[in-house]
Amino acid sequence: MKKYLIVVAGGKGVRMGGSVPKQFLSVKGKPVLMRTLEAFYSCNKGMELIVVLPEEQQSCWKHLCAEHGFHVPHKVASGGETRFHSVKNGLELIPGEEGLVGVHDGVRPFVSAEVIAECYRQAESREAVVPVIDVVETVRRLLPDGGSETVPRSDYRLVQTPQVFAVKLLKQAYAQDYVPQFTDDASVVEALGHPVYLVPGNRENIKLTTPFDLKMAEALIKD
Ligand SMILES: Nc1ccn([C@@H]2O[C@H](COP(=O)(O)OP(=O)(O)OP(=O)(O)O)[C@@H](O)[C@H]2O)c(=O)n1
Ligand SMILES: C[C@](O)(CO)[C@H](O)COP(=O)(O)O
Repeated sequence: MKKYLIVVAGGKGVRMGGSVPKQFLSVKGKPVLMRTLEAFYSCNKGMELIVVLPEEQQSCWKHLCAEHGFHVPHKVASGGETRFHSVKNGLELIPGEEGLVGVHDGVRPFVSAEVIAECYRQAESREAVVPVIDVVETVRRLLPDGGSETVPRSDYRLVQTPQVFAVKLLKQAYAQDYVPQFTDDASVVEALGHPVYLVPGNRENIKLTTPFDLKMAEALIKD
C-alpha cells in the first residue's frame, strides 16, 4: 500500500523564541528537521515525504540541505495560518484517495522505528491511528471556583505523532471548516464521527517546544 508522510514545520515557534526557526535549530550539529526526516527515511525508503514550511523559510531550507549534503527525497508545501491549514496544504500534494498518510510534527525527531511501523501497520485496518503514552505524574483539574481536584491519571493519555490515516478519510476530514479545537489530526477525523485507535508511543518522542526541550534533545542523541 502506498505510504505518505506530511511533516509539519510551518509554525512560528513562539514558545521556543530566538531568531532561528526551531525546526532549523542544530542539535549535535544537525538541524532538527533533518533528524526527523531521517527517522522515517531509515524505516521506509519508499514512503513519500512532504515537508510543510513557511514560504519565507523555503530558500533557507534549500541552503541548509546543500550545506549538510542532505539527500532524503521530499516535496515542499507552504505553511498555513494554523497547524490545521498547514496539514491541509500538505494534503494537496497527495494525488487521489488511495494509501495511508501519516502526519508528524517536524520537531519530533525522536520517534522510534517501532512506533512508525506500528502506526502504519494498524492504520491498514483501523484507518485512524494515534500513538500515546501514559501520564507519569499526578494530574489536577482546575475548578471554576478557583480550587482544584486530583483526577484519575489512568483515564488520560498524552498524544504524540505520527498520526496515521487512510488518505480518503483524512482528505474528507480536512474538508471540514476549521475550529480551534482541532489541535491535532485525530481531533479533525473524530469530528467526522470516525473512531481513533490508540497505540503505544515512545517516551523519547518529545515535541521540541521550549528551550528546555533542546537540552533534552542534546542528551537524547547518542552519536
Ligand atoms: N501554522 C502552523 C503551526 C504549527 N505547525 C507545526 O505543528 C507542529 C506542532 O506545533 P508547535 O510545536 O506548537 O509549533 P509552533 O506552533 O511553531 O509553536 P508555538 O505555538 O510555540 O509558536 C510544529 O512542527 C509546527 O511547525 C505548522 O506546521 N503550521
Ligand atoms: C499534534 C500534537 O503534537 C499532539 O500532541 C500537538 O497537539 C501539537 O501541539 P500544539 O501546541 O497544539 O500545536
